[in-house]
Amino acid sequence: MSELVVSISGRSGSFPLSADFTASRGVTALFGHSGAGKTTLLKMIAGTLSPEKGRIAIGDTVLFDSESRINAAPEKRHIGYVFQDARLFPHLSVRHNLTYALWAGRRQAGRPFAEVVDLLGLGSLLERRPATLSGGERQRVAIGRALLSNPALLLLDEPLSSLDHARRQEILPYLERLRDESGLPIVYVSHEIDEVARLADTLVVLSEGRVVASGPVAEVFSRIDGIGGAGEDAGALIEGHVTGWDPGYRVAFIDLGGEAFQVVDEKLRPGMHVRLRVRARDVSLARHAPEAISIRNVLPVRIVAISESGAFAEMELSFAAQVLRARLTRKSVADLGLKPGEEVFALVKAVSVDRSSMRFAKGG
Ligand SMILES: Nc1ncnc2c1ncn2[C@@H]1O[C@H](COP(=O)(O)OP(=O)(O)OP(=O)(O)O)[C@@H](O)[C@H]1O
Repeated sequence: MSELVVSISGRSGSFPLSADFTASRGVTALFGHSGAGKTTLLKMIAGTLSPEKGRIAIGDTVLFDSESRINAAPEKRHIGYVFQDARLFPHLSVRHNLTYALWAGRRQAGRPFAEVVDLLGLGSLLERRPATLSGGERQRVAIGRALLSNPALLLLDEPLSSLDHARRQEILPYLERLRDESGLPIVYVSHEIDEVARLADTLVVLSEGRVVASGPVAEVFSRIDGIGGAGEDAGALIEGHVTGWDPGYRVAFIDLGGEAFQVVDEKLRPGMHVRLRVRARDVSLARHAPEAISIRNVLPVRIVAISESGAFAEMELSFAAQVLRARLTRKSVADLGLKPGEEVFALVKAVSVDRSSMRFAKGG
């Protein structure tokens, strides 16, 4: 499997952009506020906008290299691009939208048609016209069309941004299958923290045209306070294995590398690997392990850092080689006399864990 390696600088009009990162198999999320330069970066990778300097390669194939004056045309780059809106041909059926590039003779056959139809659940939609599809179904067709072009890389530019919450939840499992089964590097632009937490393996955070952080998603999440200033939404990703499930109470038991954790969920089963997003505002701290308390999760943690601003104190906590964040009032920190280096207990309600951003994979 080939990696995408990007090391470029350039501009879009007067907007300067520079980026260095590597995207391997799985999803690399490009995350950043509106205007951070995400689309500009995708255009440079796709070849519709040229950087001034640097290099872009997928495995051994060089797409752009300013030194050796290589700048492959977009159609020669073997990149599948999916936009915010599906951009399907309205007068063609789903089947013909999917195969258009093939029978127009523009692309070579790649992945078997039936395999793509199955992966994205398009079987019952093949004879329909785009106007009769939901937004989520249209995006699945657009992704299918991109996959059938036999790409070496998929670029998805906020593919869910035009969809409401329910439609997003409907399409996310297909994107997870795409990630796990296509074997392709996928660059996924989003400014939705939940999508990033659920889908991404690698996270690249852009701000004002520059990469301000990149790396494994849990690590970057925990390093950057509320990534890109998500404020109220600040949190951390924690990972573990499901060890049990209580069907009576619908509670899953998770081993976070030695610490037990419980969440409420219908889909988690023993053996699954999970990643959970815990919001800083849902974590409380106690000096002593509480007794007779309804909160299911009490984790022994060490205070790594405290940063105070206004009425609030953002706490960085570590346990079992993982990071958790807590947002307390400054007054609580003062009353409890909390200091970096101290061992305390973090309290997390099982019902507060953000289920929409939960990611799980069998085994592993
Ligand atoms: N041709 C241009 N001339 C001047 N400014 C430009 C040009 N193209 C893009 N920009 C500016 O570059 C910045 C980055 O734009 P870009 O579309 O890459 O952002 P983005 O992170 O994708 O944002 P969004 O999430 O809103 O789509 C914006 O401020 C935009 O106005």
